Amino acid sequence: MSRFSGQVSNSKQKPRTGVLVTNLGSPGEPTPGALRRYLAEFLSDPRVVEIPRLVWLIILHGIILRVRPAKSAKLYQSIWTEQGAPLVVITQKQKDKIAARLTEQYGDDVLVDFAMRYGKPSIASALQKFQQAGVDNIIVLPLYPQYAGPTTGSTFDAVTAEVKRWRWVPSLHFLSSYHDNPGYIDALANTVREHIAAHGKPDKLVLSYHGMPKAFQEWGDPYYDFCDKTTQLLVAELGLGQDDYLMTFQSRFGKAEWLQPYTDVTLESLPEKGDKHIAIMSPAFSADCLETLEELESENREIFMEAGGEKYHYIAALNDRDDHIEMLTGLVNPLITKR
Ligand SMILES: C=CC1=C(C)c2cc3[nH]c(cc4nc(cc5[nH]c(cc1n2)c(C)c5CCC(=O)O)C(CCC(=O)O)=C4C)c(C)c3C=C
Ligand SMILES: [Fe+2]
Ligand SMILES: [Fe+2]
Repeated sequence: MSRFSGQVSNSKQKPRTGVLVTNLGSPGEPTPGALRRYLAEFLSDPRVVEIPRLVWLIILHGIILRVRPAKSAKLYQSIWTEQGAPLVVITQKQKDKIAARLTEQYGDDVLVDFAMRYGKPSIASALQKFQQAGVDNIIVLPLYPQYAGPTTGSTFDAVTAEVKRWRWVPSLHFLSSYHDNPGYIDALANTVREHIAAHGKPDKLVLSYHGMPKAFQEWGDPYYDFCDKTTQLLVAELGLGQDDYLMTFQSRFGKAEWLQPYTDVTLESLPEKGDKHIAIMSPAFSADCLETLEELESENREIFMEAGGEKYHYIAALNDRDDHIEMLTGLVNPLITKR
């Protein structure tokens, strides 16, 4: 038995492109047991937590995985849908819509699938399906607009861990970041314009990105700069002035310093400065998930209102909006092998 896997008939099949869209992943169900498995996989990833291995594994298994699963399960229960975890359900819809557009153009020369970095469906299983279908050109599109080591970098690790076992390594395109793509900025701007048309102009538009340990930035991770670039392009597109918006970072984890300013601390301080009507959005999430539906919609709303805020509106992620799907399809289209 060889250590490399392959399809004997591959070389005689019609050449095909496989497009794989990925996101972070969610637990299989909103229970403490499922959360323990999910968090164990996620938080054992050395791209996500960079504490010396042995020390971290003792903290993770000795403390975090005993306490956090029950707490997180409750949060997931509050956002769970009949179809499952919102992040997975929305990613599947995005995949279906991208597939519909590409199939119209390329027929069965293109296969489109989706996978999750943690949990199911796994990146390895989706790539194996491509291998079995005789795909000779693979395009991986992680649905994180701003590259970060813990997300996009980790997705690359999972892709290469699978493909390095293949006898025949196909052409491989990895889309690393689209934080400054004009179609992405336009789609974000459209959601803000639609929001303002329905609810009026807020005192502040808060752009709340998922956080990351500050040390990662100091060690060379471009995530902060890419978030800043997205912010600058978006506010320019909207014609906003310095006093009209704020860029903040949410979802802190652990005791170390994360990127600042923190979303919750900022929201608490706004009403006393006279900013009582805010609209908040998170350009770092291509799909609504726990961090938006629970943390932004619920937790942070409560913080703002309790501090004296009057109007708090969450602007949904781009999800499966047409302008978003159009932009994502446009990212992969030039990389498809034309025959
Ligand atoms: C522990 C460190 C973490 C880093 C670094 C981190 C970076 C990071 N994450 C996202 C996107 C998502 N994160 C989500 C959930 C989530 N993130 C962390 C921790 C880190 N993230 C945890 C522990 C969790 C799980 C939730 C919990 O138990 O509280 C999600 C949502 C998943 C879902 O199922 O809905 C997303 C999406 C980015 C973009 C990022 C960038 C630096
Ligand atoms: Fe996260
Ligand atoms: Fe969170």
